[in-house]
Amino acid sequence: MKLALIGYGKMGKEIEKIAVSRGHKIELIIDINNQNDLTSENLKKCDVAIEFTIPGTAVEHYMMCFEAGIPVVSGTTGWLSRQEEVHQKCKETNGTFFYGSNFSVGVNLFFELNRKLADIMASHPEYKAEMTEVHHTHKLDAPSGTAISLAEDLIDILPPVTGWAHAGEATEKQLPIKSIREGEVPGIHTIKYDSDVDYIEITHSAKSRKGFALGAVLAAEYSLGKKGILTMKDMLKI
Ligand SMILES: NC(=O)C1=CN([C@@H]2O[C@H](COP(=O)(O)OP(=O)(O)OC[C@H]3O[C@@H](n4cnc5c(N)ncnc54)[C@H](OP(=O)(O)O)[C@@H]3O)[C@@H](O)[C@H]2O)C=CC1
Ligand SMILES: O=C(O)C1=N[C@H](C(=O)O)C[C@H](O)C1
Repeated sequence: MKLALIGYGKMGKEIEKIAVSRGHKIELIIDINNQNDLTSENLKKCDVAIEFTIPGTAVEHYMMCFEAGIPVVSGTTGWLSRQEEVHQKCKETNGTFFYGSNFSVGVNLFFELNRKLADIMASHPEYKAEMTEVHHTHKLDAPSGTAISLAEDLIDILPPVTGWAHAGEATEKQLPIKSIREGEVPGIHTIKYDSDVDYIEITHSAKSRKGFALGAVLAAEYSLGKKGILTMKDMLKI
């Protein structure tokens, strides 16, 4: 498969290694220094685009891929306020859009575990839920995209929780999310249920970016020949 890599930072470089090891060709690499090469003509030479850039620029890249008629797989976080617009454009252009707040298989199993534990805790309101996410100091967005995905499931399942907020700003009904930025941490997410007498917590810790990168390449392989909005849940059949 011929891939376009839009964004050639920490993730773009990790994805390149995995994609090449799986027999794919990197046809186009776009970074901040050669943005003028991101044209419909160049995108049309590729089978799928993988986009890992920054929140402020990701949506523009999705739109270009839809116009060029190639599937786009994106892991960029922090752009979800424009989700409706992106889905609408994908529909209008009969495009293919695969977004994952976290492409690691382990985190997607953890999403399942989070839902299952929440199902149990829903009938025990004496346990109050809270979340902590820890990432490297270069991260631009907080809370992380993964934390928001975990929080959305808790809001759906836990009766007393109606929304989320940054820790310290949360009301009684909001899930507090604490974001810690330190060193080069690839990503740690913890959900804790605290009561007066004890607590229960679950944690996912990424050891490196390899799991995210492999998931993104698997998502690109899955997207080829498909149309519409695709998710990790569809791909992993969980
Ligand atoms: N879904 C998932 O599984 C994962 C998601 N992420 C998310 O992916 C995104 C990228 O992460 P990461 O690779 O670590 O970040 P990096 O900062 O290492 O990489 C981002 C790259 O995008 C480049 N860039 C910025 N603006 C543009 C533009 N307009 N056109 C092309 N390239 C541009 C940057 O260039 P320059 O540095 O020169 O400015 C940089 O090389 C983040 O939103 C992060 O949260 C990260 C890991 C896993
Ligand atoms: O910026 C990162 O590094 C990561 N971002 C994603 C997120 O915001 O959840 C996924 C992963 O945690 C690493």
